[in-house]
Amino acid sequence: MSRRYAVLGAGSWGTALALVLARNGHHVQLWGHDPEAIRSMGATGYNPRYLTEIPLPAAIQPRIDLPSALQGIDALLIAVPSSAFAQTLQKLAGQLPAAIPVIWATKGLDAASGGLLHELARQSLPDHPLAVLSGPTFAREVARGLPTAVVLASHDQAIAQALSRDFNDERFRVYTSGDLVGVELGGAVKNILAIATGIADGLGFGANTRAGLITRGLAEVRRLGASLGAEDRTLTGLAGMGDLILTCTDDQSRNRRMGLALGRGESITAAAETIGEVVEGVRTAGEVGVLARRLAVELPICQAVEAIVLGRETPMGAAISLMERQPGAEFGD
Ligand SMILES: NC(=O)C1=CN([C@@H]2O[C@H](COP(=O)(O)OP(=O)(O)OC[C@H]3O[C@@H](n4cnc5c(N)ncnc54)[C@H](OP(=O)(O)O)[C@@H]3O)[C@@H](O)[C@H]2O)C=CC1
Ligand SMILES: O=C(CO)COP(=O)(O)O
Repeated sequence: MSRRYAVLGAGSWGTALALVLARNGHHVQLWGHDPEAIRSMGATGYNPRYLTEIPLPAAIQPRIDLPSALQGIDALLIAVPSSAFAQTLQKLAGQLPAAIPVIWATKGLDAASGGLLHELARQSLPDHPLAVLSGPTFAREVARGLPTAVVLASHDQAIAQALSRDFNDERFRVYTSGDLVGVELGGAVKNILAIATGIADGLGFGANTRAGLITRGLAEVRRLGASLGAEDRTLTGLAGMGDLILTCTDDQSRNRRMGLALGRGESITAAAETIGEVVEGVRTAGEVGVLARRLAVELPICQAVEAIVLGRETPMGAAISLMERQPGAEFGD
């Protein structure tokens, strides 16, 4: 059944997911906050800044003003950076048709509270079914229709199944879950660990270091997940280990590229400018550091990245400190 979606956020990920929906026969009203970019999209049929080589089908209608993007919709997808998530929810207040399901594909924590995004969404949109979509998904590969698997989590399994059908096709495989905490946590923390492995590679360390960081990084995600009530198996699934492997090992990852630049001695500002797209892990590192101290959970790799991005430690100094820690039982935590 063809449905009408609004997609908020016309960057790489909003554009790629709009393409998936359009490919599946749905209508998409794609809203972005930059009127010039949206006008250009309407005039040329291409996104002028992101995935610029991918043609947009007629089923994707660019929208400059939010009320017209929300007109007549059956469901809403938010794909803005986490820094803009709270602000986007505020903009929706009083504008959303009743009971419209809201999905987000943002990876990160709330900029103001450091909390998980579903907590914020639940407060802002108490009367709407909520769901999060996450997993190992580079936008360009999704836009090109390369085989991809994701997870869509909602507390309401009927909603998760109905929404998963809108996105699922033979090139985009959507599994469902009821574990929002685990799915959101996996997607947020892997960005910090992608920076960590990028730093190690930028310093010239080898494959052993990378594999060690990924594995011990997963141990950190699971430890934090346990203290926040995530299901452990979620963190070994697509939104946890799957996304961790993807972003720690492939240079399409902007977080990994940030780490590579830091390891080579570049500044965050210079690297961010070169990358030119959102690098969520830089801010998430600080937020997860605060969370770890509050919950008294030991996250040495995440906290090493936090120290580096805050300028308190050099990449090499952090690497030496990590290697000098007293090792214990592998599963002693
Ligand atoms: N790209 C990917 O492969 C994937 C990304 N994600 C997640 O999706 C989220 C979005 O990332 P992505 O699309 O890649 O980022 P991009 O950097 O590609 O695009 C970000 C988009 O958000 C827009 N934006 C910035 N601030 C606001 C705001 N206040 N209100 C509305 N729009 C805003 C930007 O506009 P402008 O151009 O004007 O700055 C731009 O269009 C992130 O949390 C990311 O982790 C998840 C899975 C895959
Ligand atoms: O979340 C992503 C892939 O799943 C995209 O990763 P980056 O933001 O590091 O590019």
